[in-house]
Amino acid sequence: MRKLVYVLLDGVGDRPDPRLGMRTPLEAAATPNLDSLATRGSTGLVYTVGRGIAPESDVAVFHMLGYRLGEEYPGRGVIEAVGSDIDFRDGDLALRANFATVDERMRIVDRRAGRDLSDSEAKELAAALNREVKLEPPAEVLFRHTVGHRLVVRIRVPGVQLSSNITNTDPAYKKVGGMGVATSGSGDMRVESANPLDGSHEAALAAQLVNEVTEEAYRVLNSHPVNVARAKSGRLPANMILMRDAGSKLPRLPSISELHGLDMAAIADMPVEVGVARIVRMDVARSPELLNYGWKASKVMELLQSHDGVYVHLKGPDEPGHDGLPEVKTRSIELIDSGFFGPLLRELDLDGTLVAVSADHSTPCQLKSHSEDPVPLLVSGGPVRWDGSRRFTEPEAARGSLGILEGPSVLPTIIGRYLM
Ligand SMILES: O=C(O)[C@@H](CO)OP(=O)(O)O
Repeated sequence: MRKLVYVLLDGVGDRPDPRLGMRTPLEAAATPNLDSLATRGSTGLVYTVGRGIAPESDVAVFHMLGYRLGEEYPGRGVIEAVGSDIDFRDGDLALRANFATVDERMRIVDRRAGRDLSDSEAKELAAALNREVKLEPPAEVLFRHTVGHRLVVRIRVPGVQLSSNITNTDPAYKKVGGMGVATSGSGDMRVESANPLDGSHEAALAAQLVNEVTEEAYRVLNSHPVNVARAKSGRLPANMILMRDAGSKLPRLPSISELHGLDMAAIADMPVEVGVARIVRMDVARSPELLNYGWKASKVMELLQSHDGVYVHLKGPDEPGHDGLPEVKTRSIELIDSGFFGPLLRELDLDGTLVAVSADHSTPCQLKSHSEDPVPLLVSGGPVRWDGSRRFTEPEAARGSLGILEGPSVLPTIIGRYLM
């Protein structure tokens, strides 16, 4: 049977950008390897979670793996807890958090504290939080730093099943039917209070505890020597944590092989995609460093020896999208093309392997946040017939023979049409 390589480029979708001569970063990037796949492949567009929805990566990846998750969505906090090896059990509350910068009026200066926290700074701040933020026993809180400005917060009250039916303190994302979606995020952003979304005691308690953690965290962080030093050297203090996408139950989903009849492995950079892959029971290889594309390409070849397919999540383009840097995003796409697809295509037998490339969501540089724009899809190799596509770009995909798909139908379409 043919093998499958399924690559999701995080946030790669974009819009024509005046700083790129009204081209998207995909159009502006030199991508000879992706072009070589396009000129023997077919393209199309994908609404990963649904029209009008600007999804977060976690829910978008579940959908691109074929899962339709609605109201019962477990919450990104739980996914990141699973991806970060945190001891989590049903009834705990897990939230995704950011080290952020706020002013004395709780206005958010930067949701990522300048995106320049070193690992040692972040770990020192997390250690201080674990040492000094205490809730009224028996309630307890755990802070786990993951990557960059990112953390996971776990709140536990032994004997109480906390409810995740609460609002975020991070104004950049809101929970819609349990799923995290990006807000417009324009204008003055302030740290919000978490509020219960139903009348239960468990939701009221969960919201109260999240608000207590927020207040205590600010007290500890604002005066911490790491932040005093950062401010002294003209960098932004990481003096607040913003929390979002609470979850209180581990999801029980069919495995990827039960869903598609394929035994797939995963290569991922970030705890959230590691968490998704673990939950759908893929063997997961965590990249040693974000930009080590050569390692990722060889890992694909290794995992194809023992699996029917490999899902690869490449974080690169999303961050410059959030930072509004189209040239940097273009460069990050070029690095993926030369660093990952180049070595991979030199090794792969394309007649016996299907290569599908797409994204989890668009992160337009002009918006600096996720958008509801559809993302491009390219399928190449094996029996795929060329549909005249010349590149992996949004305009080409809009004309491609695959048409417009919903996220959960992508894998079934690929498998049914080209793999079986
Ligand atoms: O973690 C990240 O990279 C992004 C999006 O997934 O979140 P945030 O906007 O909070 O940085």
